[in-house]
Amino acid sequence: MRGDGTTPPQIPGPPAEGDGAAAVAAAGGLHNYQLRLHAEYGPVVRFPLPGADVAVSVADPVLLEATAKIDKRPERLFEFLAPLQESGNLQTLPAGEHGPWRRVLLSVLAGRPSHEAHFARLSALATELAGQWAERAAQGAVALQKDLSALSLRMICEYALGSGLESPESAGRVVSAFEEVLTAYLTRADTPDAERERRARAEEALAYLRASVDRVLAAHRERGAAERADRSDLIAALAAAGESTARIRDTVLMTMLAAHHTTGVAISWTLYLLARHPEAAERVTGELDRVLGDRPAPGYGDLKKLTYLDMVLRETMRLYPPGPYGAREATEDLMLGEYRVPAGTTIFYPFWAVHLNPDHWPDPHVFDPERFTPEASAGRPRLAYIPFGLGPRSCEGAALAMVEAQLVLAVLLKRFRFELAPGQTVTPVERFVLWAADDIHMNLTPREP
Ligand code: HEM
Repeated sequence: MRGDGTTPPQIPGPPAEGDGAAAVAAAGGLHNYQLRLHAEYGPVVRFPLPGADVAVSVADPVLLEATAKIDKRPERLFEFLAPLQESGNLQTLPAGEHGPWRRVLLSVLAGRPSHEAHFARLSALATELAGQWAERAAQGAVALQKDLSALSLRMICEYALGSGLESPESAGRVVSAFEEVLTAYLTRADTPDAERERRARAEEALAYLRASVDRVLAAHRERGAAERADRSDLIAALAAAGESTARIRDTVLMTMLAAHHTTGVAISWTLYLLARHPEAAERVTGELDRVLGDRPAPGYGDLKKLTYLDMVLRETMRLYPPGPYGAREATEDLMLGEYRVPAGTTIFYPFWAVHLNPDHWPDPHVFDPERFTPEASAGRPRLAYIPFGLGPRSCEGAALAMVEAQLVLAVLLKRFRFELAPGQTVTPVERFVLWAADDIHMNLTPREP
């Protein structure tokens, strides 16, 4: 009941038909479905979400504030990740366990000293890819998502396991084992025999990954307390905080999973939008030439001077958020404007639809990096732009992702001019992250002799 004695109105939404999968498919995917629902029913919509019975979607950044402290994700929606973890599903850990774990991750992943400590190695990896592309460019187009996701995986592997791996070859083996695990866990084989083989391969690769983390951890323990306190080292920080060996193994795997396709597609979509907006591309390269001069790669301190590149990256993640959705479970009754949402309700976060809300983003489908000048940003509600989610379950890797993406973009755009290979159709699809269905193929020409 409201204070004035009237009952809060029912949250509007479509009639429930089945588990909602057919309606999503008919709309051409969850994002289109969300856009349609919010256009028809307003900023708060009740709808049948496959895997969650009924969920409430919130596309208004001011109303989202009422949910921003929730520290719980709905278990059913994330249980597909459980088989990858030994110490409990990290995506749905109870708040009391999640809080201390998050603080350790942030102390390493969000810390400037840690970014600086790893920067030279990350830069070397980006430069290595640029070198490979320079050799390959003459033979035809390069596939951005494939190569940039692989680069992001190498980078996070370096960050999480880094100096602990004996050799670059073992880093390569960790990367390929991880890819094996992912392919095997997130796809299904056609026949029972192929399915058994797929499972066996996945388990072998997973065992190899876990053993690699164990080796790195054992080496840390041998080296003693001084190094264990190193604030730039994820495994050392987790061990120093008293996390169990199984939890450390799970964290490394989960970090690799959360970090690589997301960062890879963020960079790919940015290059795609720049290829479609040559005037913005020219402004970026002008800025790079001014800040870097003849140097092929930025130093860590240069990144904050690349302000236009930063605006372009942010605008890209508004139009193509790599992680387009999130979810929470209400832990107590809450009010979303005039609607009452009971405890236990699944709250769906349509990050992508929030980024296209015309009340806060005029001409929302137009690419315009100027939206991210300090003046333009100042007038906008805090949660109008949420590519890394919100609240106590938001992305712990956000700061690192920005550093990696800016670094890679700077190295590639300083070196090459990018042109979309003719004859392709670039179609966004929601598959765990926001992909281009058939990758994005680009012809490269060197900018400098
Ligand atoms: C452009 C790149 C990235 C994007 C767009 C992105 C986006 C996201 C989003 C939307 C979430 C869910 C947030 C929520 O539910 O509110 C998330 C979670 C997470 N991300 Fe990222 N991410 C990126 C890169 C990274 C990197 C580089 C790392 C690690 C080094 C990382 C680690 C994580 C972790 C551990 C979580 C789970 C958070 C939790 O449950 O506490 N992400 N990310």
